[in-house]
Amino acid sequence: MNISVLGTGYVGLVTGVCLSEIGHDVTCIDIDQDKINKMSVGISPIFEPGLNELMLTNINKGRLHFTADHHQGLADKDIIYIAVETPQKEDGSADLRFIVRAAKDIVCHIKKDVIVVIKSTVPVGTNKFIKELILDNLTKDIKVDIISNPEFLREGSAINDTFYGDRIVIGSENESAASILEEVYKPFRVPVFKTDIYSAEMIKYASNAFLAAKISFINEMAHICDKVGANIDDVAKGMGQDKRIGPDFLSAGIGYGGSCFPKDTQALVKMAEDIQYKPIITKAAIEVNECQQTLLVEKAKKYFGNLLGKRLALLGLTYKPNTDDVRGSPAIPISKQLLKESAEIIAYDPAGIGKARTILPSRIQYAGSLDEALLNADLAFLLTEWNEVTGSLLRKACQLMKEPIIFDGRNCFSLDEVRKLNIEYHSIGRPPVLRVKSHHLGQDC
Ligand SMILES: NC(=O)c1ccc[n+]([C@@H]2O[C@H](COP(=O)([O-])OP(=O)(O)OC[C@H]3O[C@@H](n4cnc5c(N)ncnc54)[C@H](O)[C@@H]3O)[C@@H](O)[C@H]2O)c1
Ligand SMILES: O=c1ccn([C@@H]2O[C@H](COP(=O)(O)OP(=O)(O)O[C@H]3O[C@H](CO)[C@@H](O)[C@H](O)[C@H]3O)[C@@H](O)[C@H]2O)c(=O)[nH]1
Repeated sequence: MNISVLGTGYVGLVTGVCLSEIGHDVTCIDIDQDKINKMSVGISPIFEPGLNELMLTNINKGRLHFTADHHQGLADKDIIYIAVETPQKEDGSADLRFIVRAAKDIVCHIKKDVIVVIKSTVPVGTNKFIKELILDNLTKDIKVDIISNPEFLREGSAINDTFYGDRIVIGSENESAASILEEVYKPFRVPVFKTDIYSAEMIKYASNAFLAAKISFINEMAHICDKVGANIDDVAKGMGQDKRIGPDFLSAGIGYGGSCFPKDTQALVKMAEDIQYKPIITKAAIEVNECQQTLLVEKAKKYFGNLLGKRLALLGLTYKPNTDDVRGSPAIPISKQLLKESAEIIAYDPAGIGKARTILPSRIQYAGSLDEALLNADLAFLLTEWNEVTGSLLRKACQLMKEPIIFDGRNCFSLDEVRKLNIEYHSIGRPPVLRVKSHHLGQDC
């Protein structure tokens, strides 16, 4: 198949690269000429394990191309994917400006019958609206089918999620177009679920809202564990063994972030309110998450009295490990609140510093290594569970900090492990491990 993909963010680029890997001829189009220049020579603009290698292989095989020229990219394609951004507007709804622009690009440049596949996350009704917009503006006699094909990949494991996903959702109003897309995906051997367009659009929001609610639920349980002296990790393990509950997405911590859960839950709330329905559970999930994000600061304030002038190592800026994406990261509200408390922040992240500099407050200092961040720090906040950080943090905290005092927002270490090293350790929904001062113990960590 001759395919093009509009938008080369996480979704567009991963989709384009993976479709070329299974043998399709794919042209990725972006309005950002810098990105196109990089990708054309095999450099991925995003940090995603395995993506760069796969990109290079398929460029070299001659079946993956990049262009900023919409005419060159769109004119003679069988299938055009739309994978542009749908950011959050001030009222919480999804901003469809980029999708509308992409639809207009399609109108201007297509020359033959085409299937338009919308991968971007869009409110129910958007696919039909886009189809009408294209048909109303077309001056040539061209048949256009539209398919809602929401994306479920996670950053950091995007390639694996594409090749071994749980399902591919195809929402269409036309069985023959749906069958063509099913055929495109056949080499992935991922189960296909076909439905109508509205339901496909809704599946995406319902899935993200459910996962966000699952995280907020376990975080609510963590609050209760904190107060009653139970251990949330054991509680989650015990719950997760029930097949009806399942073990995934039960990690308590500083809440969910990223470019999807926060905006998609807000968009779902707005969508529901627009039809005069109050989405109680989704709203509660959002509220719990907002409180969760600043919990570590509250804990540290309680411990120190205040954070004035404290040197704080902020470890992990991305919203999860194995990505350089800082969009919606808990590091944003946490660093703002720490600065309000007049703490001195020295931040480290293995991949996210470049993007963090453009999003986080300017008063943050950045360290070139974990050691530099920890050196003479009064306390450390662990926000992202990067292996590079968790692998050596406990040892290095003992060697480099004024005193090893860690506030762990991701429950990365077992309490026994920390106890052995005599580290002051506060985590989420688990009893604190208190440090025995060296003159009492006769030894130090
Ligand atoms: N990031 C994820 O992990 C993820 C996963 C599933 C679904 N989604 C959804 O997929 C969509 C895309 O998300 P993303 O994170 O990949 O976006 P992104 O912001 O990383 O990238 C979007 C890209 O589209 C380009 N673009 C915008 N308008 C264009 C046009 N008219 N022509 C060509 N290029 C254009 C932009 O320059 C940008 O490079 C969103 O709706 C998002 O909610 C994202
Ligand atoms: O038990 C858990 C699991 C995740 N998280 C946090 O939740 C956020 C999102 O994590 P994850 O879902 O792994 O990453 P995303 O890349 O944001 O992927 C989500 O959002 C994408 C965009 O819509 C969807 O495609 C994916 O299916 C959906 O998992 C991160 O901040 C995680 O730290 C927790 O706090 N506890």
